[in-house]
Parts: sequence; structure tokens; C-alpha cells
Amino acid sequence: METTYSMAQVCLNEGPCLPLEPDLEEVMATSRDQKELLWAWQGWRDAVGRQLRMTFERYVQLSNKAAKLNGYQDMGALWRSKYESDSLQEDLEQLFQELQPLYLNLHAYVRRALYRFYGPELIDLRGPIPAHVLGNMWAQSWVNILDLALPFPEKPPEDITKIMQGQHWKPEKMFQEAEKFFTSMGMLSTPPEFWTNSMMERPTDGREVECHASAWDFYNGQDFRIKKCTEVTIEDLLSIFHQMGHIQYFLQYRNLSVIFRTGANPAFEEAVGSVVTLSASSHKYLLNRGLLSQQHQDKEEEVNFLMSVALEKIAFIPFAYLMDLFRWKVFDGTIEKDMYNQEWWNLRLKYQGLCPPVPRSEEDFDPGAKFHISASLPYIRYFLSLVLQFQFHEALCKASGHMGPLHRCDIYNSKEAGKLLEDVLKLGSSKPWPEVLEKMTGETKVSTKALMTYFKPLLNWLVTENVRQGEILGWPDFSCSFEERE
Ligand SMILES: O=C(CCC(O)(O)[C@H](Cc1ccccc1)NC(=O)c1ccccc1)N[C@@H](Cc1ccccc1)C(=O)O
Ligand SMILES: [Zn+2]
Repeated sequence: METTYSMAQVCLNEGPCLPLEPDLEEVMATSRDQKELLWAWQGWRDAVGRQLRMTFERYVQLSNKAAKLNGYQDMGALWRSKYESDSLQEDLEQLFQELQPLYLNLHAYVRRALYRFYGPELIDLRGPIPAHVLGNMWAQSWVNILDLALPFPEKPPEDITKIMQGQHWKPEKMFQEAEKFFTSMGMLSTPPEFWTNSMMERPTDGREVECHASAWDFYNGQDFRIKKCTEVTIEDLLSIFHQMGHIQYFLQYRNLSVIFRTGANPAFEEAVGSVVTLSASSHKYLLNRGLLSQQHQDKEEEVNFLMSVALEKIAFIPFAYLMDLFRWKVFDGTIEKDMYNQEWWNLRLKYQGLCPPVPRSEEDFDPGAKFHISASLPYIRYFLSLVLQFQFHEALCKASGHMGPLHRCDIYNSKEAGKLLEDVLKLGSSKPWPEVLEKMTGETKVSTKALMTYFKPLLNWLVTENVRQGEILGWPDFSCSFEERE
């Protein structure tokens, strides 16, 4: 399934065939022609999802067989056991409910912005949003349509990708920048092997590689690598920060017994790199690193900034939640194989308020169009990481002596924040994760408080704006209409 995913391409009538990275992702991010977006969206699902369907059915049987042989009810139970909690699913649902007001207000606001651009024949102001116009192949991040959804369009943010390309940034410099963030906090630098053994760009020698980024620990205390098909963009710079977070965790726990050389739980592993991207995307850091020229950010520019972070982080919440709600139900038999695609779209409608842009059938297998499904990689770790990274950010900002709004905090150069983070990462999985969380934040429970604090100014603005526009929160017109879309 991974090979099918990694080798898939979508071919133009006469002319080249486009791979997902960077070409199809570029189309989904930059095209504003809904026919072109539909071509890429449907082409990718035909090339990957459809092809994986039969194999996935067999994969489910074999996975459950393996889980049962290891004493678990099914593979979903085995995946959930990593969190050592007998109330995991209830706790996750509670976190999701707490974040709903933020998501519903963002969804209504973005739907209005898309309505203004694409018109009533595509967007129903009381209905779900078609999944192909949100700037991302899976509609999991909406940051690429910031230009359509900018609260104060007369004060557009500087285009950091253009600035990076203007300054002739190369992939290696992007990796050095990410490493420098950690060493500026007094944390560990990477050994020489990292720079010789990592794959930082898609190979040009014809080798077919899995381009989805990943970080690797070779468990010899010396050999650590990242594999990424890097493009010079701000999105890839932040992705490299995320990967370097995995590497820093490897470095910090490398002297532990092998059994403990992993994150306190899988969400901790994902949160380390993501917490650093919260500082790296701050105005203060980007200005300091010469990636922005504007000194001062006024109130309206600040709302624009918070919107860009929300389009990345808040839009992601329901997607990250439903990915394993789907697979847990597939593994426990609630979702039978002849219902895979319709149950997938039921979840996409219920949690994300999305519709497929064209009718789907059980010949399709749209979940398979996402890397983690083809690679059998659990996803709830990213949902939990999203909440955790703001809790970590708040704790590290406090340790760094930051005063003022959380979204203006940048822990770059803070030795105090580095010390706190280091003490946590050194533990690996040698302590129960609630104890590790308490060491970092003083709390033993995952809490959405820090995330809500971070976005409070934006939520206030969104609620006012949505009331002013008379928006309907949610999608009472829940049907996915297709007929008028010629
Ligand atoms: O998939 C990733 C990043 C890749 C990774 O760093 O999480 C990677 C996934 C992977 C790939 C191949 C084999 C195994 C895992 N995870 C790691 O490299 C990793 C995970 C655990 C320990 C050490 C390394 N991010 C997710 C979610 C995400 C995260 C952050 C920002 C945006 C989106 C996505 O793109 O949908
Ligand atoms: Zn990761």
C-alpha cells in the first residue's frame, strides 16, 4: 500500500504525469480554478484510494489476527493501549467537544469567504463545504486559502516563501535553521552522520522514494536521520522543525535503555517538534531571523496572523480526530468493508462539515488517499499533540519569562525553556506520561485551556464577525448537492 501511495501520479491528457509532492500539492494549494482542483482531487483518489481498496480489506483481517495473537480485542485496541488509559476515548471526545465552538466559528467564516469567491453554485451558506477548495489534498489544513479568508485584506502578511527564495535558501540551510533553534535553547546539536546520512531532497538519480517526511533513530546513539523531499517554502521549513523535534527527542533519550527510547506517549513525540513551530511561526522569531521586514504588527495584522495559525491548527482538529475514529470502527467491525467509503464521508460530514465535490461509491476508497492509512500509521497522536503542544508552549513560555499574550511568545534563545524541555525529553518513556506532563506543565491532565487562551483574541473577532454576517454555525443543510456543478 505504501509503494502504491509513494509511486502514484496523475497524468494530464497530453503531457506529464504529476506526483503528489510537490506537484499535486502545489495545485491544491495555489489553484483557484475549481475544475482544476477537482481534477487533482479526483485524480489522486482514482490513482491511490481505488487501488488500495482490496489490499486494505486484507490488511484489516491480518492486523486483527496479529492483535488477537498479542492478546488484544482488535488492532484498534492495540493502538489505543499505547496511551495506558482506560478512559482514552471518552477523554478524547471531551477534548473535541471543548474545541467545537472554535471550529464551528472558523468553518462558518471560511465558508463565507469561499462563497464570496466561488459563488452560490459551489458554496451553500447553510451547508457543508466541498472538500477540494480548502487548499489541501485532504482539507486537513486550510492555511493555503488565507488570501481568500484574510480578516483585514488591506494588510496582507509578507510572503515568507518568496523571501526565502529571494534569499536563495537551500534545503540544507532550512535544516541548519531548525537545528539552530534547539541549540539556541542550550539543547543538543546533531552528530556529523545526520548531515551525511539524511535525505534532504527528492533524489534526481531516478530512485523512487517515499516522500512523506520522517525522522529515524538507528538506536546506536550516533546515527539519526531525516528523510524529506524538501521544497524551499515556509510550509516545508515548519515541517523540518517538526522533524527536527523528533531528532531532538532521539538525542535526549539516547542513553536510556532501548526499551525507554521512545516518547512518553506517541502524542508527546509529535508535540515536541510542533511546539517549536509555534515559536518559529511567530512574528518575533521571523523578524529576528530576517524572514520578515515589517517591524511592528498592529492589532489588525495580529488578527490576520492568528487567522493563519488557526487555518493550520484549528482546521486540523476534526480531521485528526476522525482519522482513527474511522479505523477503530473498521478494526472492531462496526464499519463493514462494503460501507468503508460511505462511513468515511459520514464522518467527514459529521466532524469536519465537508462534502465530496463529486458523488462517491464503494468502488472508491477515499481514506486510502491519505499517507497514514496506506502506511498503517495511527493518527490520534496528532489530535492529542495539537492540544499538548499549546500546553507545552504555555509552560515553556512561562519558563522563558515571557510576559504578554501567548501568541506573541517565542522561546528561541531561552536557556530556561531549553532546560525544562530537556529534562522532560530525557525521560523518554521511563515514567508514566501523566508524570512527564506534570514535570513540564504542573498538570497531570491534558487540557485545552492553553489552546483556548492562545486563540481567544481570534475567537472574539470571529464571533463578532459571524454575528454581523448572520452566519449559521454548522451545516443544517447536510446534503451534498452535485447537480448544479457542471
Ligand atoms: O505525518 C506527519 C509528519 C510525519 C511524521 O513526522 O509524523 C512521521 C510519520 C511517519 C512516517 C513514516 C514512518 C513512520 C512515521 N513520524 C516520524 O517520523 C516519527 C514518529 C515517531 C517517532 C519518530 C519519528 N504529519 C501529519 C500531521 C501534521 C503534523 C504537524 C503539522 C501538520 C500535520 C500529516 O502530515 O498529516
Ligand atoms: Zn511527526
